[in-house]
Amino acid sequence: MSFFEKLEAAIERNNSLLCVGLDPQLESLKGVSDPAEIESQLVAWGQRIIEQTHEVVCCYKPNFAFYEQYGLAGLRALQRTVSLIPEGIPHLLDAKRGDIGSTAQAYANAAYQQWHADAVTLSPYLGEDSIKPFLKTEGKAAFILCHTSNPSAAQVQHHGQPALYELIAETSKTWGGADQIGFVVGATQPEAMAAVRARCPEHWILAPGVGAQGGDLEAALKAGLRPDGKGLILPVSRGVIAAADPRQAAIELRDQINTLRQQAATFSKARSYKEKLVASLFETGCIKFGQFTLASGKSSPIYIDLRRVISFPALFEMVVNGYAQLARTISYDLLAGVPYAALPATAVVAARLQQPMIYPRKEVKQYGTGQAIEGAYTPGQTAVMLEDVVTSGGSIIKAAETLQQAGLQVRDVIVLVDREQGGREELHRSANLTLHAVVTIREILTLLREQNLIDAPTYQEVWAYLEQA
Ligand SMILES: O=P(O)(O)OC[C@H]1O[C@H](OP(=O)(O)OP(=O)(O)O)[C@H](O)[C@@H]1O
Ligand SMILES: O=C(O)c1cc(=O)[nH]c(=O)[nH]1
Repeated sequence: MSFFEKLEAAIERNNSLLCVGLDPQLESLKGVSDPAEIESQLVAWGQRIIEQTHEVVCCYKPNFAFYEQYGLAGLRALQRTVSLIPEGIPHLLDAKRGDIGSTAQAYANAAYQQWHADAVTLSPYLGEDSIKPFLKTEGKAAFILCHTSNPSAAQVQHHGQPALYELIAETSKTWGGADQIGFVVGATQPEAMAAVRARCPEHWILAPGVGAQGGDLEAALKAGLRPDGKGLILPVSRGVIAAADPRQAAIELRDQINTLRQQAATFSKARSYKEKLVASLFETGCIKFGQFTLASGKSSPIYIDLRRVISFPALFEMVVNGYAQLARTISYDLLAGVPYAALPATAVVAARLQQPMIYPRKEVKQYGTGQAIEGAYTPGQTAVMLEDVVTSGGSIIKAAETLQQAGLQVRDVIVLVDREQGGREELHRSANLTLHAVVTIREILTLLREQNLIDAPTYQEVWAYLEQA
């Protein structure tokens, strides 16, 4: 069984993303020099932790240094301890190795043949050839240090543009499949976690830093969990091994993780939808950067042109789904599209939800029926408006007036993009309308940046414009 197969099976069996770090630092060994005594105490310690927690964890992560510090006795104890890990639980050796090819091969031999690891943590500093030897053995996995949880991590890992840790994620994911490569991203850095997750939606992330290092578990889960509720391994060492009752401590941590996991998976599903939506809007030219004049007369360095969406069926489908999902949360009699940009999507949403549609015209024709509103309706009915973008809110307010003059009630508006430039407040203030947005402009900017689709100066320029607009 490969590392990831074992891991998935253990996650299912024990309903747990908790990984216990085996980091022995034994008070009782202070001043002890007899190797036999050291070895026997270390093994007894590991055995106790494993016996107490093996039904609660998805993985064990012995840290090589904590055993190595006890010399040969420590290394013998490590070998005996890992043999006590039950067959169905993977063993991820935290060794943070990294060296030139032939030496890396020797390290890989040690990790797999001496320490019987299923996976190992590695430093990417020496590049691909320092990692490859660890991937040659079938079923083994390498966790690449990407953004670590220590206080000085940013000194090096935030260097450059994109930041070094982003470059590492982007580059090292090409060194093997998602069934071979994972990443180490500290739970203390939710922004870095989100950036790595955006670049590597499938990969497993080992997220140290929960517990003694003060990582925010909820933020880490929200940023790093995949929509399927997996994709994160949460190693905790001191929080379990230093507890008076390690089993109880592990159960409490596992349950705490699982409570937050449910919410985080829902959040992650929404984020993954937004990531795909935003990437597709950008790639199809529906999000543009430059100098634009808006309907309100304002100028803007960003323009969302949703009139193009109809030419890209997969994107059109995503847009329709976004509107439909919000429409399902509102009660109404009619869907009213605001002309013109929102009309095609409104028509498809209406057909999808099997709801009647109308639309107020921008200008009344001097021929034909001369209607201000097209479609069938009865005064007194409630219409929910669908619009593409809101900036000042002027277009929506005008359309709402036309509907209201015909005796319709309007309380809610759904937009694909809220540009967060006062429209929401204006709609509420002057027309008592509640705005529901599929995505906001700041979310768009953040997701574009996280996915490396725009550079930092563009992101900063547009963000600054929004702050003063
Ligand atoms: O909140 P506001 O400040 O009113 O700005 C947003 C409106 O501006 C655009 O409409 P535009 O007048 O370009 O019309 P179109 O949909 O007919 O293309 C956009 O489609 C919104 O309707
Ligand atoms: O305010 C506008 O006119 C406007 C902004 C935007 O981003 N996209 C659009 O179609 N209109």
